[in-house]
Amino acid sequence: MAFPRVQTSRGELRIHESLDDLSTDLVEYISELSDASVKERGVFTIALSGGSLIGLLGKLSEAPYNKTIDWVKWYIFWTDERVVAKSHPDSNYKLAKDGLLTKVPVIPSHVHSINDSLSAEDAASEYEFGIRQLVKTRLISVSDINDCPKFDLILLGMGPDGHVASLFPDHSVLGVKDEWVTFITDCPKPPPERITFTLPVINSASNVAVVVTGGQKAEAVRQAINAADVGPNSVLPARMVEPTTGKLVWFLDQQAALKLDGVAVSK
Ligand SMILES: O=C(O)[C@H](O)[C@@H](O)[C@H](O)[C@H](O)COP(=O)(O)O
Repeated sequence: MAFPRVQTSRGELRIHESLDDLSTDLVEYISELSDASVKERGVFTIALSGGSLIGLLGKLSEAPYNKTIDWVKWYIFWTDERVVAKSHPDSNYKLAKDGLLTKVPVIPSHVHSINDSLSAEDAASEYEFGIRQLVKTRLISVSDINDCPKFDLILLGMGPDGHVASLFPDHSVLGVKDEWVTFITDCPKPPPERITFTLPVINSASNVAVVVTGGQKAEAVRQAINAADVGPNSVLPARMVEPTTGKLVWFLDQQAALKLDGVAVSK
């Protein structure tokens, strides 16, 4: 089934009538990127986020994808992680493990989660060090215009305040340019301690998909996507997601898209 796509200056919009349609389109998109990347580079490097996104990936563990995706070529990372034990209900790793990773034949050593025995600061620097080793061997590609890793796909959710990963509005973390992975200890959304990819890493990816559902996020979606009345100095984190050479796609449901100007919501 082909779903409608709208090209805008802020990337491609895919607006869906139901969560089921959104999830069907999202997993097909991921499967196509995985195929293309495995064909071109022999691997697929994907960074996950937490939140409702993971539930929308559930169809990846069902037919046909459980059998058609080349799971052993997947290398899995997190755009952000809560600094809690991996068995803690707040852990983004646990969420993905329970919701997807234990249901598909990924190779455990390809799953790059944080070291949960460290402080936020040390976990961030160790996570960055691990990524640097994989960039050195080119398992993770490198950006053509800076030294940043170029993940094949970064998946982001967005909060009603416009945060993505653990990049929150008005937080100094938005200005971090010289690190790939950084940490915060005062996250406005609990738990307070997080590690997160920085904006330069997100914006160096080959593909970035932002998945947003629900009417309580409609205003942030409007500010993140509609240019006219927001202005260039907006610091809404989701608006700062602007892949330099990569492709940006927004997966929205109708409620989240409700305040977008000039975009017909397909019925
Ligand atoms: O660790 C986190 O808190 C998440 O990575 C976060 O960035 C999430 O993606 C958004 O808060 C959206 O979450 P929902 O989709 O559940 O609203």
